[in-house]
Amino acid sequence: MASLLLRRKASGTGVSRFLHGITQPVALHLELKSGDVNSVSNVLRQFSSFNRKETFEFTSSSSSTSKFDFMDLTRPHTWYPNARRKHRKVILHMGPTNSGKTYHALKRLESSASGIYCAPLRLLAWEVAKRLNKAKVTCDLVTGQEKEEVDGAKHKAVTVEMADVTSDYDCAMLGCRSRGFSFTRALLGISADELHICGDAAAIPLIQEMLKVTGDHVEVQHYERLSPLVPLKVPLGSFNNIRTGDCIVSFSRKKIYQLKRQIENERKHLCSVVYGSLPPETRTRQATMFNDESSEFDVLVASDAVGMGLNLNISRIIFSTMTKFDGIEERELTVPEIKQIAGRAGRYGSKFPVGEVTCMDAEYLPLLHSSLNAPSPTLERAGLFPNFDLIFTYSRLHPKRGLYEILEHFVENAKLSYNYFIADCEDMMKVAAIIDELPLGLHDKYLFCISPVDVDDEISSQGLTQFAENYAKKGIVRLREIFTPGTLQVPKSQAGLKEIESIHKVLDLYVWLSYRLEDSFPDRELAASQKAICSLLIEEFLDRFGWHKPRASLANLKSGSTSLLSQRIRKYL
Ligand SMILES: Nc1ncnc2c1ncn2[C@@H]1O[C@H](COP(=O)(O)OP(=O)(O)OP(=O)(O)O)[C@@H](O)[C@H]1O
Ligand SMILES: [Mg+2]
Repeated sequence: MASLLLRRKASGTGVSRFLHGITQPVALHLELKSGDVNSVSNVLRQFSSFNRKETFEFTSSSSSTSKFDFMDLTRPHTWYPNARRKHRKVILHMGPTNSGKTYHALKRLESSASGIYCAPLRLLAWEVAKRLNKAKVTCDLVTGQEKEEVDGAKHKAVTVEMADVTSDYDCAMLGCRSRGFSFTRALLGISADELHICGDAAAIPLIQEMLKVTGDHVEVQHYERLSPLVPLKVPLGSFNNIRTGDCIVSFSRKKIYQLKRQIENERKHLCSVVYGSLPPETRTRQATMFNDESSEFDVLVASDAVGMGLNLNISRIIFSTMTKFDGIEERELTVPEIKQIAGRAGRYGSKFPVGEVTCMDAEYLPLLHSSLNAPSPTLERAGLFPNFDLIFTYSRLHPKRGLYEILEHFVENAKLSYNYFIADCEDMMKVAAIIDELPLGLHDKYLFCISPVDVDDEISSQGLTQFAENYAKKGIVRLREIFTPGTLQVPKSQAGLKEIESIHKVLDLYVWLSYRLEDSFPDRELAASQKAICSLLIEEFLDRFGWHKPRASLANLKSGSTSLLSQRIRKYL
């Protein structure tokens, strides 16, 4: 490997220009004054990405190393020199749900020469990619688990954690429903002439504050709800009062299926279901069936996954409860959560232009009414987390520390400015505790930690452990070692359904890893086809075990749908 020495007692910008000119792997030696270490390290972080695998380290002839404070995360805007070279025009589209924020921002994205849409959810990235391509604006789709490239595309629809902070765009769009570290990275780091952010007015002061230091020009466009949302004075009472277009909201998977059964027992309606752990493809198809007037599924039973920007033809939202288990305790829903979910009723331009909202039981009505009238509390802080390069550099100085210990050190000691909090990395730390036992490099360990494993799901966690162990042992992980294709079946019970949802998660994880460790996870296609089969089997379960309207006899439906199912499955074999 060539070795280059840069004697540059200068700023990060100079170093950045110099690095752009290097096309081959080099061992780069920079001589710096200790005072420049901070700004130059920010530039180096930018250059060191997963794909390029460059890394950097700090050594020092004097005491300058100790002057670089790894725990100082108070200037995250300086981590993104590309974005900082631009003076971006940032437009905040702020208003309640169903007020046309996304519509207007998307129009702008569509008409720009190049653009990137960053979605909080895969479903929304799919929706926008589909919409732009349909409008003849060629658009790539990039999520952790998909890469669909379209010839000549100058637009991309991505999930927010995949937001590209190294390319330049004319226009970028970002939703601010979550304020995790991926949101912060995209907000500070996307290099676009125009950046459109959609969200609730409660986020305005925080975003303005975060962008005070970037030199960007920020303007706010306020929106009003396009169609009325009427809070009802009476609760639903009985399932007999359910009507076409209703959406009943519940927060536990078990309760969702119980409600579906209770409603279908009235023999008047069929229910689609939407909840977080359903495969996204299944969620989309369930939502499509509900939206489709010619389908028999005219009622929706959903978790808060329904609140995430999907355009559904909902006439009335009915809260079955106003409390939710948040992983630690059963708590009351917050004002923004209530507004977000209630706001799904009566989408502008849909079959039900006037939305209604109520609860199953009268006891919850006062909370519903007061929350809909209350302003959302102003957001004060956004999430931040050290990126891999900072963690790596720190680990070089503390080689005995495992990833768990390093993460813990950052969580406990990071210095942040007042408008940031250190993002919750409890799940990452759970994985780190397992992975630290394996003979893997830090980059690999980090990758497993940020993978989309569901640590609360036993099968999903076991899948991750097995993938990591096999990878550490043999360097290659064949899907067949942990999974035998051809064994998947239509679940026969709720427990079977849950299991197949978990298997889907493991396969999804394999696909995710295959995009990052391509040579070591070579069975992406097999995993993707098995994933598709899982979602078909789940849908078959939902279809077979629900109530069927009399005109299609159960026997017909069963045999008809089975042959249809085998045809659909054959497509993937
Ligand atoms: N000017 C318009 N002309 C036609 N349709 C519109 C217009 N503005 C909004 N819509 C439609 O109204 C519906 C709601 O708009 P949109 O999705 O932009 O709302 P939003 O404010 O982003 O809501 P949320 O906060 O729930 O995501 C969409 O179906 C959208 O296509
Ligand atoms: Mg929207």
